[in-house]
Amino acid sequence: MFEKQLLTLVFVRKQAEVLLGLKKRGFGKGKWNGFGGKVEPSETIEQAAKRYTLNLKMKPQWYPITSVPFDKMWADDKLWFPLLLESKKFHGYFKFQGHETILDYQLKEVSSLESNL
Ligand SMILES: COc1nc(N)nc2c1ncn2[C@H]1C[C@H](O)[C@@H](COP(=O)(O)OP(=O)(O)OP(=O)(O)O)O1
Repeated sequence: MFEKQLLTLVFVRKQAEVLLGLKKRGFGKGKWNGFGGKVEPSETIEQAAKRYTLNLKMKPQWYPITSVPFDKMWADDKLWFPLLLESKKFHGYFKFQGHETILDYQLKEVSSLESNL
């Protein structure tokens, strides 16, 4: 029913600020997010992450980490963002109804990104 996709999502942090981008098209249009997108078959995850982050197609803006606009971001972000800010590794599963409502989720801090949720 659903096809798995490999996507990147990069958050650039400068001391107490984080750089977000306003998605102007496609999936998540109108939401603030990190920078990323689909990993092409010909590239590594790192290459895709750099490509999207350096390209800045999205409108970029720095936000203080104490004023991240969660009400204008994906609903899952506020759940895992604190872990990200603490440089923790985590696995997450979020089941959405439409683009705004989380029906079910699992979020687990892990010691290695190789382990399973
Ligand atoms: C639903 O949960 C999500 N939360 C957050 N914060 N970010 C998400 C979520 N689901 C997907 N994303 C991210 C992952 C990617 O960075 C983008 C989606 O990228 P997209 O599918 O638009 O990739 P592109 O290659 O840019 O696609 P097109 O070129 O075809 O527009 O969202």
